[in-house]
Amino acid sequence: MTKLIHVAAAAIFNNEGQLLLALRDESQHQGGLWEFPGGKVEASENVRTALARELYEELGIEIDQSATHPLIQVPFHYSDKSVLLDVFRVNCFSGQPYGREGQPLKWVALSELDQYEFPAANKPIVNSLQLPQQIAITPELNLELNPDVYAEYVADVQSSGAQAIMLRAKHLDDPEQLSLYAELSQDLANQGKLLIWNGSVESANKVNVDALHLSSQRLMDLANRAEFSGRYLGASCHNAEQIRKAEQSGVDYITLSPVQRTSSHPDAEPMGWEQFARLTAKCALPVYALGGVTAADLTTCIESGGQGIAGISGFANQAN
Ligand SMILES: Nc1nc2c([nH]c(=O)n2[C@@H]2O[C@H](COP(=O)(O)OP(=O)(O)OP(=O)(O)O)[C@@H](O)[C@H]2O)c(=O)[nH]1
Ligand SMILES: [Mg+2]
Repeated sequence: MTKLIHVAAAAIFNNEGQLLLALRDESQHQGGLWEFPGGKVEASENVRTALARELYEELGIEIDQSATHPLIQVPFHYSDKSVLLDVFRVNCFSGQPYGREGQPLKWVALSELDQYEFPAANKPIVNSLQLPQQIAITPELNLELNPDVYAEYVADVQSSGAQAIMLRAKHLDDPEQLSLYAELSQDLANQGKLLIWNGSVESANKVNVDALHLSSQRLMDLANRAEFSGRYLGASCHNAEQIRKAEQSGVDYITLSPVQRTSSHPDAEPMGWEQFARLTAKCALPVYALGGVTAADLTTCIESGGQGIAGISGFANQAN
């Protein structure tokens, strides 16, 4: 196995919620592309110490470690070297950043990130930054198609912290589910929230669904990411084999379950947070913890390397 070069990098936010990018010099590896500031972790150096040192050396800022949180770890193999990008979200720092090595800097809004060219390893980092931390999955709300019941649910779970809703309504047929999707998505998009449809690539592409979630079975049948034309493609995973398949086919995020025991799947043996952390550390994609988790588990999830939490009951309890 190729040895991974451990790199500490930072998504640094200012008070306006903008993010700091730096332009890599043409002479550097992946030169001419934008990066998240940071650099190599030295032998026997702790990753957070390395991050603080690199950000001081490159930008002249000192970071507040208590406002610095793990974002994502991305192992990536370039043709000439392999890196493990260990990325942190830095919400507080002192000093005014400037390019101490002459590199141009730029503060950008999260929604503008797609306009910048990054090294290939950075794709999951951009996804992680743009994806929300909490996804509420709809329970089977009623047996008949009734958009008002769903609209009410959507309003309720948003007030309980969900920044994205996954429409999962297996009791309805695809045309019914997609008419619900069309009804709810515009409203949510206007509020800057995401609606994800849990369904098939084939049906989603017909009506230009923007965010699609695949069951683990559908993931295993997927040839590659390009089959889906929308912005986000996610998938349910329960083990290392499915995670590998998700990475190989290039999906944008996964859910990993069950983390804890859950009433919707009472017989499924939960993996617990330690196993969640072990599997997530090996995964180059944003990973949502699913199964018996609630907003109270968000910090544990983030510290375990997760993107955030997804669930039915964790949000529905408060919505009822
Ligand atoms: N800092 C940083 N490095 C990245 C990013 N994406 C990415 O693939 N890398 C790769 O990670 C590796 C290490 O980064 P670096 O060149 O900043 O290391 P460094 O600051 O210690 O630089 P030096 O070796 O010139 O002293 C490089 O091969 C670089 O191409 C990113 O967003 N930020
Ligand atoms: Mg650097």
